Amino acid sequence: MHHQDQCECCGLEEDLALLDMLTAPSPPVFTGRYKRRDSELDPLMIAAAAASGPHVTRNHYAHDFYPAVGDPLAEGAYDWTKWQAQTSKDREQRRPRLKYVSRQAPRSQRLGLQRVEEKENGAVREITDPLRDAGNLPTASHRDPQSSSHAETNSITSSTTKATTSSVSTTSQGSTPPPLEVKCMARTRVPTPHGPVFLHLYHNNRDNKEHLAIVVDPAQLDAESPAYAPAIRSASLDAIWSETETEMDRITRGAYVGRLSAASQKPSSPSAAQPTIITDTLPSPLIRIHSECFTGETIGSMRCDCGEQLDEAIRQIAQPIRLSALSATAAPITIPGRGAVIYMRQEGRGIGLLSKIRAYNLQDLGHDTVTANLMLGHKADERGYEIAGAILRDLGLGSETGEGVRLLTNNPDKVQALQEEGVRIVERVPMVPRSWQSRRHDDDDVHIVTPGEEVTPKGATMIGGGAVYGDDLEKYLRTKVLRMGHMLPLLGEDGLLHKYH
Ligand SMILES: Nc1nc2c(ncn2[C@@H]2O[C@H](COP(=O)(O)OP(=O)(O)OP(=O)(O)O)[C@@H](O)[C@H]2O)c(=O)[nH]1
Repeated sequence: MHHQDQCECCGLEEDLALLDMLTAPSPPVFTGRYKRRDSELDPLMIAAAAASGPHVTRNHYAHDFYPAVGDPLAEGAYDWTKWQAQTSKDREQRRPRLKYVSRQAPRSQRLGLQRVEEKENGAVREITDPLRDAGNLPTASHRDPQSSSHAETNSITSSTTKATTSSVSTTSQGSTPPPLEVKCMARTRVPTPHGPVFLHLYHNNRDNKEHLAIVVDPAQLDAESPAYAPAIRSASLDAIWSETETEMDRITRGAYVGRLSAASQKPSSPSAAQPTIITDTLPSPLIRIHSECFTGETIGSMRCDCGEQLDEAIRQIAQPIRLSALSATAAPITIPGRGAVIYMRQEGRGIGLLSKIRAYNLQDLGHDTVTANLMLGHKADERGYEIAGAILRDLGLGSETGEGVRLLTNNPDKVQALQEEGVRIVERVPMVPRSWQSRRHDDDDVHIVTPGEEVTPKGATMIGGGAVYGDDLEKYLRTKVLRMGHMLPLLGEDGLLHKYH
């Protein structure tokens, strides 16, 4: 193309100058101004916008400019059944009015249908998609009472049924949440200062919290010895979850019996009831329903006794049980303690940590814990016990037909709420704060322990307690040093500390 063919709008002159500059043996000096090369209206963008159909914004999906396309009955829609060939004048008259038409219900209605107030923690739970993923749902066979021989005593099915009849709430819109289901997703052995426990992690279809059960039943670790009490096991964990599940899958999620080791890997079976030597003198398992308290349990807050209570509960449950002799000639038997702490994610009596922190500030201003909650627009206690009841049933605890439970609590509301959930409580066991246990009666004067005065606790609190130790910890620490490069001196077989870094 010659220079006389130059077209102003295409910027050909600049193109040629650029080409010359790049290819000429001695680059010419171009003194002109390079024009902006992109067009002000990008034709690609215009085409993309035109092709994208109904006008969509983040907040107005399912709204559109062309209601006749999506909804022939919408206001402004043109009735194409009456279409006739037309003049340009007709067309002008019949042009549909362009206006936004929403095919969504008002936001308040949509939220009402999809969500329901979470009773237990002020959170909002989804009804339409209550569980996080399909793998989280109990298997169909597990829900079917006919298909599980385990179902009669402690199956998830009975949990669901119970929850449906006893405490399913109805939303303000009149929709009913689905029957409560809980499922133990995994279990593992955890050594504690009070002995080994089995930590169970639960999912449920009511809230998005991972509630826990700390089961104390060390007799289970010794599958060979005779059992004097029924094992405390989760029915939903021991269930077969799918036909393709391998033994290793089951073992990995904790569905095994005995003690897991490199030499012992025995998957549990859903219906294998453990043979038990029945004795009339076996006390019911000791249970505590404990509510999460980050401040008391994790940073050792002395604003409450929650950390101490958690520790004390595990300590008490783990106390060995002395059974009277099975026959006149036999010696009495001592068996390991048994029971469970159901650890509910109901921080701050259900108001959540944020509100509890604010409540503490109000308490510093002189208000008590109840008033502080009320001042923040909360109830004094917003906890519910429906999920806790279902977890107990899944563990075979407190059922009408099986063993009742002894409940560690000072809270009468908790006793009543659990009974309403169908938990059979045969005894309430008080939780006396340790500092109160140390009060001494000097004649008739009550000596109240003052801050700083040494008291002798009956167990170590989680925070500030004695050192943790044991084979498991040793193994864990060595692996960290040898495999993960942790900067710790190791105690060698020669008894000397060896530095690896
Ligand atoms: N809102 C609020 N929650 C608190 C406060 N102190 C502790 N909590 C929460 O209270 C719960 C424990 O409640 P407790 O009253 O100790 O126990 P309880 O379950 O009512 O009764 P017991 O079974 O007798 O111990 C935990 O969730 C704590 O986070 C507080 O000052 N305000």
